[in-house]
Amino acid sequence: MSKKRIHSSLPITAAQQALFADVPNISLVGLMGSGKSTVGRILANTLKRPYFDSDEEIVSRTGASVPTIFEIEGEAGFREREAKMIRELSEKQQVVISTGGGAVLREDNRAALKAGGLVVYLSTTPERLLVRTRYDRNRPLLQNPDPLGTLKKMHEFRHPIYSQMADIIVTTGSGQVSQVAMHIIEAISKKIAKDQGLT
Ligand SMILES: Nc1ncnc2c1ncn2[C@@H]1O[C@H](COP(=O)(O)OP(=O)(O)O)[C@@H](O)[C@H]1O
Ligand SMILES: O=C(O)C1=C[C@@H](OP(=O)(O)O)[C@@H](O)[C@H](O)C1
Ligand SMILES: [Mg+2]
Repeated sequence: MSKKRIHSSLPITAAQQALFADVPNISLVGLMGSGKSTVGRILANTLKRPYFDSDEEIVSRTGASVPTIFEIEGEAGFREREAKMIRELSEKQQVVISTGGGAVLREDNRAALKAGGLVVYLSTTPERLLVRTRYDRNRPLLQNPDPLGTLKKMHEFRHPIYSQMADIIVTTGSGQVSQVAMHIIEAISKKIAKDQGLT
């Protein structure tokens, strides 16, 4: 049976929708389990924008899962595919992009995402990330005896990188994914108003 997809979108006003008319790409970055893939889809549906998940694009084009690519080509091989994908997706216009958590490790990826539009960092604690990812076998970097230790190290290393490149930082807690999508919309709306000198 094929995996069920959530295509939910949130009710936003026409005025709010209109605010986004000139907003370029919106790219989501953050650690594994931060909600990039889930929230990105809701955000795109709500804003009526095309949606791309870099991992999903790599998987559909290679016909192999992320763990299989890691197994056959190693992490280095996956990162090469990821860099090509990030470059391609960043060149699109007014789309929502969910990146893989490690995409920000390369300067060229960071530059491409920044040049394409706004970058939103979904931030949360390693403990919460573990709860969200612990039964998912699709993340090869967490298939070891101490996934919390791995997430803590990744958080320590990557949090400054995500924070530094982000236009907007949204901290996610016990709320629902739809609330996270709404926070992003509100935060971007505020930023637009501020940039236009309206506030
Ligand atoms: N803010 C949140 N609240 C509750 N569950 C969440 C939240 N963000 C993500 N999740 C859940 O965590 C899991 C991993 O989310 P996912 O979107 O795949 O993260 P990412 O793409 O950043 O690795 C999914 O089951 C998702 O529903
Ligand atoms: O953080 C990482 O290095 C990775 C994150 C994964 O994507 P998600 O962040 O969507 O889980 C996926 O790209 C791969 O397993 C490597
Ligand atoms: Mg994802």
